[in-house]
Amino acid sequence: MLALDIVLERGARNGGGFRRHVSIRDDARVIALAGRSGAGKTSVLHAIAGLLTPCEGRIEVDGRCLFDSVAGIDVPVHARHVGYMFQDARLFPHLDVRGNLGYGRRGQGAATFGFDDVVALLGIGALLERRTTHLSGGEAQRVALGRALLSQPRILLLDEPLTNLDQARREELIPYLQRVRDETALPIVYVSHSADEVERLTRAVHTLD
Ligand SMILES: Nc1ncnc2c1ncn2[C@@H]1O[C@H](COP(=O)(O)OP(=O)(O)OP(=O)(O)O)[C@@H](O)[C@H]1O
Repeated sequence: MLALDIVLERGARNGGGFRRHVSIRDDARVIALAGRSGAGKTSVLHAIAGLLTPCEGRIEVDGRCLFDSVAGIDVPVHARHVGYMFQDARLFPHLDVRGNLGYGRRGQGAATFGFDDVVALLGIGALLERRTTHLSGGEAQRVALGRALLSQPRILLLDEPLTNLDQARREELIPYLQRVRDETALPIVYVSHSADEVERLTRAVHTLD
């Protein structure tokens, strides 16, 4: 599903900046990236999303080339159709849950992910009229995941979505992540520090050092 061979650079090189060669080739539909803090996990997600341009290399998702420095390919962010979920839900506080979900909606025609299906999948029907400030951390993350799905992504990038939750909220959210894994055909790249968390979602784990 993911074939990536890139050189990433952040910060000034002569100022001791970050430079790393990352190579991952895996046919699994759900791939986890593990590794110590600062290893470059988020940078890899940013490169897939088009938010960080590699110095050189190639990125292919599901047979679709997103970046190739030799061929001069650099698909713009909006055309990559990436659904991104962060550590914090980053919901809009001035909108209720329905408004936040609506914000992610894309396209008028036949959508892969319909509003009612996504609401049912994530169990957020009872929350639709709630203000986002009145949600628990786990509920907010489910809404954020719903918003990402309603943007009709072709890949989901999940950057430590459980990190800011306490253990009970993590246990609540994991089954929903498993449902998204099992009930959508989406490729998923999942970043996490926690081996236990990762094992519950995939066996395809790549550790960046
Ligand atoms: N905007 C930036 N400018 C300069 N350097 C950066 C920037 N963002 C990240 N870095 C550096 O790039 C390196 C990789 O960071 P990255 O966030 O990808 O690591 P990570 O493995 O995701 O870390 P964590 O687990 O702590 O989130 C780090 O050394 C970091 O300090």
